[in-house]
Amino acid sequence: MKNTKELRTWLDDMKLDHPLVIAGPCSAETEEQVLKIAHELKDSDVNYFRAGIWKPRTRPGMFEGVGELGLRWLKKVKEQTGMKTCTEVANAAHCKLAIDNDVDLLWIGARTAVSPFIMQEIADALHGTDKIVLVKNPINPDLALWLGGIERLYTADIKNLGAIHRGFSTYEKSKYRNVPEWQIAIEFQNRFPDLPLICDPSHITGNREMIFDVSQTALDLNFDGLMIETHFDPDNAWSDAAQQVTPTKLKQIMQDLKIRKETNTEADYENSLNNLRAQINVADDQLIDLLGKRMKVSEQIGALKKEKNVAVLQSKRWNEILGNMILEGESKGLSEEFVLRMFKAIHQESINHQEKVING
Ligand SMILES: O=C(O)C(=O)C[C@]1(C(=O)O)C=C[C@@H](O)C=C1
Repeated sequence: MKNTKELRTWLDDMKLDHPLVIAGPCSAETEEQVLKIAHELKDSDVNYFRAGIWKPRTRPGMFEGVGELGLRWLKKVKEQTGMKTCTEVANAAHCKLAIDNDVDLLWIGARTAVSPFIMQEIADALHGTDKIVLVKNPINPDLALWLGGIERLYTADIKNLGAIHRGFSTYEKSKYRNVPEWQIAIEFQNRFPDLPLICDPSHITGNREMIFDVSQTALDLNFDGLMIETHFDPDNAWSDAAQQVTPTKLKQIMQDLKIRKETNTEADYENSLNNLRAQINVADDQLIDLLGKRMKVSEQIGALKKEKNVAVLQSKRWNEILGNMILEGESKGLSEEFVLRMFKAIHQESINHQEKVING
């Protein structure tokens, strides 16, 4: 699969003057709940009404969705509000039912996107469809697997495609439910700049208080749209209560978000930008030069250690460096998270250089 301008035709054809918005409850619970939320979202920026009807849950015994019945409720949403509808599909049977019931957009969830067999089953079931199909990132940060899933659909002659970034699972605790790893989204856009990319801040944050900030970051990174879970009574939702917002809140978020242009061709802007980028280039060259010098010193330490038969890893010294650098970084406005990541990478590279010296 290659990047082509045609990949964004379905989105361009919508001629939106704002990012694509997909909103609605995490789960369809009752007909009344679905219709009430849909009516509250009707006169807003929402383009697609979402509701999960088959819910992949971590453990058995939890609410796993209302199933096929919910498709009738989505039909009513379309009849009564004119909004297009979408839901998650996770196997061939779901795909058939969703298509038969005229759901407009289907998405494939993170737990499904990890399995090439299921992705292929879905691609075969949807072969040639003109429905829009969006693929969430697999739960593990594996860009090739994510793109591979999309490619299976593309190869099955499904051309209205897109991706949803919903963050990645980690074992370590973090302020996010699923860590965004924005670098992967940036790499995604480098590889497929024209494949529409939507952000799902609800699953990234797991917490409605952080949804605005993550949405703004996504728009600052050129995402094409947002999928935000919305419920009139979020606290009493049957699934993912903490991450849903009310329709009123969603409208406020959409109003407050700053929608930035991809670029600006005014001479003033271009001059200032070129000047600042020249400064960045100088700083980047210095960084690389210094890192190269640091590794040369590290190699000398490696040679010393080889002579005296001393281990490469020196945890006490390393922890001292980390502690000092976090403090130094703080005084320069650098976050602890960034300093830690950067120095862990430097340490690993330094160890690799010493390993070569010692075992070479
Ligand atoms: O201080 C040392 O012993 C080193 O080998 C240097 C260095 C570093 O790169 O700063 C590398 C490996 C050790 O674990 C600790 C520190």
